[in-house]
Amino acid sequence: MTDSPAPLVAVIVVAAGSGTRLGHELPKAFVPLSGRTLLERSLDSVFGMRDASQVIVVAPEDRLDEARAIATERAGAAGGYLDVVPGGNSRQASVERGLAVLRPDVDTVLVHDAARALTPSTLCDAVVAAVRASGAGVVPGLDLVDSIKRVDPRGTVLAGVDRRELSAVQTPQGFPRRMLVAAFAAATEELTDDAALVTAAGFPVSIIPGDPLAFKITTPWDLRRAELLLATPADPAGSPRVGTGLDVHAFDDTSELWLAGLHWPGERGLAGHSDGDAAVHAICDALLAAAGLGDVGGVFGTADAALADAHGEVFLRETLRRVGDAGFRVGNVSVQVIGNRPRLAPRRAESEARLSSILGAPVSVSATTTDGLGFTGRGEGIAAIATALLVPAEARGPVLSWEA
Ligand SMILES: Nc1ccn([C@@H]2O[C@H](COP(=O)(O)OP(=O)(O)OP(=O)(O)O)[C@@H](O)[C@H]2O)c(=O)n1
Ligand SMILES: C[C@](O)(CO)[C@H](O)COP(=O)(O)O
Repeated sequence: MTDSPAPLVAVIVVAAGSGTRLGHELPKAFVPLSGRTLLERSLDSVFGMRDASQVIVVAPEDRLDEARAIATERAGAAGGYLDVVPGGNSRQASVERGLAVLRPDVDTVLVHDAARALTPSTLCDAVVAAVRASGAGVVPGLDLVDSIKRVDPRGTVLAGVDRRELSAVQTPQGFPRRMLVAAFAAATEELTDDAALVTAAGFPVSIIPGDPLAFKITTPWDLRRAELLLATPADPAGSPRVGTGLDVHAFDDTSELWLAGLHWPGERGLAGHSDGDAAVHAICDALLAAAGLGDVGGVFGTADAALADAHGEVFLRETLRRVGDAGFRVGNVSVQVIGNRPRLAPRRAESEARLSSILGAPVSVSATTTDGLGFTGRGEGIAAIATALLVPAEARGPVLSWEA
């Protein structure tokens, strides 16, 4: 008799809200935060978990393709199952849409707000562990630090509230599947979170320590706060940021060689969806890493028809734009090509001039062999490693108000 498969964890990421209180032209999950959308960042938290076997993204009906592209790219090499479904006209309705596609072998379900874009993966893992240990619902919560008053419709303060009996709850909220499904089936009203439905159905829910980084981005001030958490310190000098990048391409004798921004007639080409310029891709990875914007695969994908056979300049200019949008300019870049051929020395100055003119900053190009060792030494391909230094484009003054 074959062992039954281990029960799985599903995470429903609710991202179908309009973001009325944020007041942005885009639906909130698609609003950029330091160069990457809230949805991208919230999915990084989920795909960074130890045990998220099914991820269900609940997105606006008119942005399903965009949500699917983001989720697929953030999933990267992570295994598991990915579903993208249209949301409903309330958070609760959207969660219900997610519950409808749970896989049969899921026994633990987390529900997470895409709006809590900076949530650490460790908090998600802690919720899973606590649900599994307790067999009950689990919600991360923070102690209240302000005094809480009960007020009447005119704003008159009534009795105080003992804040020691309260918790500011966050997401992901985790539950045994049967409890959550039963609670939604028994729901008779719209409640603001999943724990409320589960307790209303008579099931136990406990609080575990939350994380201040798991705050919900609701208002423009919340978005500004998140930007500041991600940005370099707001002081006149600013803080430089360093990134590294590595890229490898196998030789492809059916194509021409483009490397370090130059065409190399008569040399063996490199395989790849683009022109395979490993040096330029390593530079882009280093720039994106320094700006905290992910990597070339995440930004450009590996199958975009618009980038078929695209040359390095296309990648460099888009990367430069994103780095600029994130508030940085390039300090300098260094890239080293590793391979038996071509010999870069005769054209080093040409390559450096070419790359520097595109990035508007000094680029140094060097090359080495591995003395016959490894795939490059066997003449199977070329590798490149790059380091990039970014500096804040301009110092940011202190935040004086929450207007965006
Ligand atoms: N119909 C809805 C409403 C909300 N959400 C999601 O539920 C989370 C928490 O909701 P909230 O922060 O209130 O988001 P919005 O409803 O978009 O914001 P607002 O209330 O300001 O319109 C968000 O990730 C949001 O995308 C959803 O999936 N479907
Ligand atoms: C689910 C939640 O994030 C827990 O604090 C919160 O209830 C969502 O409230 P919203 O008004 O839908 O943002």
